[in-house]
Amino acid sequence: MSSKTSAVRIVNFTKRFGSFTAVDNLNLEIYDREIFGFLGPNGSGKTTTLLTIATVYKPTSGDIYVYGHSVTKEDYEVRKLVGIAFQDPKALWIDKVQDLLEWHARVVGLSRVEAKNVVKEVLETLELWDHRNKYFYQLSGGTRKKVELAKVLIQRPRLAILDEPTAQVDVPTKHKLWDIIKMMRDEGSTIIIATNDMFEAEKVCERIGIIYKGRLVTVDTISGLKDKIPKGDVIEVTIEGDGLRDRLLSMLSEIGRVDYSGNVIRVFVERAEEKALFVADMLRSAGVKVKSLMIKEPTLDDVFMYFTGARLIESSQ
Ligand SMILES: Nc1ncnc2c1ncn2[C@@H]1O[C@H](COP(=O)(O)OP(=O)(O)OP(=O)(O)O)[C@@H](O)[C@H]1O
Repeated sequence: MSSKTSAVRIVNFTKRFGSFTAVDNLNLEIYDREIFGFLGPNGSGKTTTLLTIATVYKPTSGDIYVYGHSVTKEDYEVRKLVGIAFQDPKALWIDKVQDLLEWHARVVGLSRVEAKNVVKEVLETLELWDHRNKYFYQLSGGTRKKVELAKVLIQRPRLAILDEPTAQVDVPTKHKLWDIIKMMRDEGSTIIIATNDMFEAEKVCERIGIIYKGRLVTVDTISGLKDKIPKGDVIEVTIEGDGLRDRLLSMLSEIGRVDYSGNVIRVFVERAEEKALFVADMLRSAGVKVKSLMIKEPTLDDVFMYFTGARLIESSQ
């Protein structure tokens, strides 16, 4: 039995829209003060699950318990515990950033003075200070996402739900936001993130549930997921040119599963250190010039491929 405290317990959760099943019999436990990620391509059911945890949708069947409170029977109690940053931030066209956030701070219970102070602090933390007097409609997509995250940062909910929190945000800012998300957890929040970005999942999440076509395919820590792939080491070879494709594919597939893209060949094996030289020799004897050869861990995309037969990157486009 686990000694970890449960933050969210999802039991036989199914959500249908008409005859379409968006989430199919999901069972999952998310622990107090962990950063949990739902990783899956567009349309896999992540947002539907998050919105149901946040009591925006009702389950078609099954139930979800947030710190013991049922989303179907105690939605008012659940709402007191949850803060959500939506996938598509929306605001009235008249809203200026600072006014919008101060209003939000008042709604989540801060006094007028507290609201002013906290909003100022959060605007500075998220480097939004220069945008404070802009109207929401004037902001770029990435800045809107930051304003959406600011709401949760102001609220500091027991359970923070972040739907693709860094989509449309530039890479240096992504890193800053990931640090802020970790800080929120360190300061007491449980975090659930939905993402189709495997780098984001790897950078911030402690455990990941891979979700595909409405089904939870597997759940584990990042290293646990990678260990689930048999023959999970990767020999990655960059060659000159991309000729001899068929010949190389058939030669190397005797050693392990082969991915061949552009001039990069990836061979999945067990004990890569022992096989790397063998692969190099094989290529050389076939007259192929090897530019580099590296032994790598599988990526989360490899894990996704192993469990679903599809590429996360391609499925998300
Ligand atoms: N309100 C709705 N009515 C009908 N179908 C819906 C509704 N909301 C979601 N769906 C469908 O349910 C499926 C899952 O959608 P969902 O938004 O949960 O996926 P997602 O994994 O969050 O993907 P994305 O990253 O694109 O938001 C999709 O096929 C979507 O079209």
